[in-house]
Amino acid sequence: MSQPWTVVVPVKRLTAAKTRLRGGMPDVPHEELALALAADTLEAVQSCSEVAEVRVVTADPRVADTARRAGARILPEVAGTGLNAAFRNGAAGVAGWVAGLTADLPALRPAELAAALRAAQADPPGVRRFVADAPGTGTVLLAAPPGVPLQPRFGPGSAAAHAAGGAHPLTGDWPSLRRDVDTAADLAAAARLGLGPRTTALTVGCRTGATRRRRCTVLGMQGTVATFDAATRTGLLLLDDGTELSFPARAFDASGLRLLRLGQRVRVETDADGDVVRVTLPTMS
Ligand SMILES: Nc1nc2c(ncn2[C@@H]2O[C@H](COP(=O)(O)OP(=O)(O)OP(=O)(O)O)[C@@H](O)[C@H]2O)c(=O)[nH]1
Ligand SMILES: C=C(OP(=O)(O)O)C(=O)O
Repeated sequence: MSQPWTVVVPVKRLTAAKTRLRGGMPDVPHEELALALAADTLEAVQSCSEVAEVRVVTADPRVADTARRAGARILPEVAGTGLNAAFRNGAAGVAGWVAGLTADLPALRPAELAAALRAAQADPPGVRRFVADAPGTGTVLLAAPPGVPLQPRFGPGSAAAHAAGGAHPLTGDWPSLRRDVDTAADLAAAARLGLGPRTTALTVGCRTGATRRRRCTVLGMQGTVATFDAATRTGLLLLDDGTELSFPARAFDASGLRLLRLGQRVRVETDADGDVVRVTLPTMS
């Protein structure tokens, strides 16, 4: 371990959390999903070699219970003060290196977090650093050296706000750290990286036998047809988030369509592993 970190993770009340994701997984109760995202994030942080203390700021008793079991220290939230106040209160009194991390990183790998935290301790000294999310507009991690206030400006456009406030962006290749989950398409992207155990258990769901498992549909993901081979009934989709996704013949067969045109707009249904199970037209139910 280089110099140890305290990581502050605010988690919103489950009843109010992840509103953009609501309805994205119709088979899964929303609050359970929001809790699983936070639980997997916290487990990864707790397993990170660079982290000495995890502080969770929350007003939610279930989140607090889960976080406590994961080994975190719980700090109560001052009602109605919001996300940046939660970060500030969580970081208060930390004498050493402190980082604020969002709690919606269910694919987070401890080694990627460790690499980012080590990078944040590089020269020049005294500088705050941040890691932008995958789209580049938001922030997943904000880090401050000893004696420097965190000065969080999380919220829409926070990457630019943190840069404007003097923090330096970290440019490492940490896909699981940058993959925050706000929408169903984000969850599908996180599933392609590999979800943590709580989110996997929820989204893979009840096994009904040794080999069968419930198919979980991630709704809302759309893209266009990049290639389609009518002979094999397979092809490649370009999703709206910029990623490419190939689909097998069975996903085309499940659509009931006879043909797909290049550039055609489609809706994509994946299972919890991120495999395409159905390609349909956006207008089809
Ligand atoms: N303690 C606390 N955490 C918050 C608050 N607002 C957001 N968070 C957490 O901050 C992280 C990033 O916030 P968002 O991505 O906007 O999450 P969200 O507010 O649950 O989602 P939306 O309702 O879709 O905006 C998430 O892990 C939230 O749990 C807040 O008021 N208090
Ligand atoms: C709060 C933030 O998250 P999001 O943009 O994912 O809502 C942020 O990026 O600062």
